[in-house]
Amino acid sequence: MAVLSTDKLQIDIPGRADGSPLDISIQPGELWGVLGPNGAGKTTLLHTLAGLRAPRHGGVSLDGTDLRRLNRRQVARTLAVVFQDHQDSFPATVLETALVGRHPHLSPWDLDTAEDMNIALDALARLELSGMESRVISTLSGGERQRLAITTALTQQPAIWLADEPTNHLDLHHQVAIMRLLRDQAHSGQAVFMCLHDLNIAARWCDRLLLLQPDGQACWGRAEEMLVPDALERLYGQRLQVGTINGARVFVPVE
Ligand SMILES: Nc1ncnc2c1ncn2[C@@H]1O[C@H](COP(=O)(O)OP(=O)(O)OP(=O)(O)O)[C@@H](O)[C@H]1O
Repeated sequence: MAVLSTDKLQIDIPGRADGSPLDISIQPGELWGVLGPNGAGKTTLLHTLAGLRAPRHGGVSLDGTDLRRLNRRQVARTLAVVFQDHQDSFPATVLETALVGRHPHLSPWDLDTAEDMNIALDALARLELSGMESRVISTLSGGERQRLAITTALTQQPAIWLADEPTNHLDLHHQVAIMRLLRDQAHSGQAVFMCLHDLNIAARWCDRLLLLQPDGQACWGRAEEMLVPDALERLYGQRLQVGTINGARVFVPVE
């Protein structure tokens, strides 16, 4: 278990004024969502939390240690990132790509063990990719490639997940499967922080939400307190109709 926290963090978007300083603490067991329109800075925030981008001000710490004082291997043993896009430079197979998740746990010249292989095969099964182990990743569909990215993160066995639109490219069945997987991770003590565009996924699955405006202003809190229709309409510049199905709020954009 691990805690990722920010101290007066301001993300660095060139040409943009400083936004709200973020003081958040992503705790074991929590499922966070970040909502905001295109270009608001969700991906920039996620990359800053991962230590892949320098903050403009403030800092990010992992279990109380500033990320800048940890090397990437130390960070990767605890924290997995699921990126929005997958740039595949090498013609790797599905199994090789899943096994990349074990690299932070191996010494530089160690080979994967039988246990690493079992972890990867279990993760592939969980993501319904069994039987595709020897396929070259360039032959996968968009949804299969997305599920493989999540498989690699699962193989990494992180305490903290940072996922950029984890339901990207997925059909409805797989959207639900991925959200259940992430919720199960949270229930077993991991922390999950993800960028989202779907208000209904946010309402159904997230405990905590951060709303990010294009001018950098932000607010955050318990999901039910953040899902205020007026505030969401202002955030997106879009009128919404709000209903309730089985106790869960449902948001439908209207013309
Ligand atoms: N290196 C850069 N130089 C200039 N502007 C940048 C740079 N990187 C990102 N930006 C800008 O920063 C803003 C935030 O981008 P970011 O990808 O974080 O937004 P987002 O909220 O994730 O958007 P989306 O919902 O479209 O994925 C955008 O306006 C983007 O064009």
